[in-house]
Order: sequence, then structure tokens, then C-alpha cells
Amino acid sequence: MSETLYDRLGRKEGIDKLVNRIVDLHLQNEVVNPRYRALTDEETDHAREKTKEFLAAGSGGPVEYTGRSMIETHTGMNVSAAEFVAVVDDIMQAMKELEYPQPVCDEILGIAYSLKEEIVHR
Ligand code: HEM
Repeated sequence: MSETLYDRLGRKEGIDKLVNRIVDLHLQNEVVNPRYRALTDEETDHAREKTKEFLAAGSGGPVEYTGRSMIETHTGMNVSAAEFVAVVDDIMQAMKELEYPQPVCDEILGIAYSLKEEIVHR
């Protein structure tokens, strides 16, 4: 059987590490940290766990996504294009630090970008 994106991300262990690092970077990133600082610890943990599921399920892993849709989640936030780019930058930075090969980074970049319409200005 051919390798899935889930495998290339390092399966559950890789995805858990990646999402934890992305959330840490969001908390340090001045463009978006007010959004995340506004959350309680429970809300941050919830968003973190749902994002791990979203990535695992969407990359072909044996996981069901039980969170809300991207439109439903981000509606009412009026996320700007600059915030969207900042989040994607953090994703790419985390992948670089964790030494994912460039083709895997490019695949994630494409998937992230494809979600822009569902997240920005809603
Ligand atoms: C490719 C980009 C993005 C993806 C894949 C993504 C994914 C997600 C997921 C899966 C959740 C949890 C859903 C749930 O609770 O059921 C979430 C929550 C959240 N996202 Fe995003 N997101 C993205 C971009 C952004 C951007 C650009 C912002 C704004 C800076 C943002 C702000 C938030 C916030 C504040 C929450 C927590 C909402 C809450 O608990 O009510 N996201 N996101």
C-alpha cells in the first residue's frame, strides 16, 4: 500500500508534536496571539485536540474528525488575510523546525491555502 500524507507526517506521534509546536508559535506570534490569549486553557486544549484530529483525518489517518467545520468554527471571528498568512507561516516554521522534507511542507502549504476561503472574512 502506498504511503499516505498521514504516514509522511509521522502518524499520530508526528502530528501531535507538530500541532503542539504550531500552537506554541501562535501564542508567540504578535499578529495572532490576541486570538489565542482570549481562550481559556480548556478552550485552547480543545482547539489543539480538534486540530490534531483534523490533520490526522484529513491526511488519511485512521481517525474521525469530531470538530466543527472550518466555516462554522471561524464564522464571527472576521479573520483577516494577514492573520491567515501568520497562521500559515507558523505552520511552515514548525514543519521546518521539525525537519519535514520540503515536499511534505509543500503539500501542507497547499492544503492550508485551500482552506482560506472557509476561514477569512467570516
Ligand atoms: C489553515 C488554517 C486553519 C485551520 C486548519 C484551522 C483549524 C481549526 C480547528 C480544527 C479548530 C477547532 C475546531 C473545533 O473547535 O471544533 C480551530 C479553532 C480556532 N481557530 Fe482555526 N484554523 C485555521 C486558521 C485560523 C486563523 C487564521 C485564525 C485566526 C487567527 C484561527 C483562529 C482560531 C481560534 C481562535 C479557534 C478557537 C475557537 C473556539 O474555541 O471557539 N484559525 N481552528
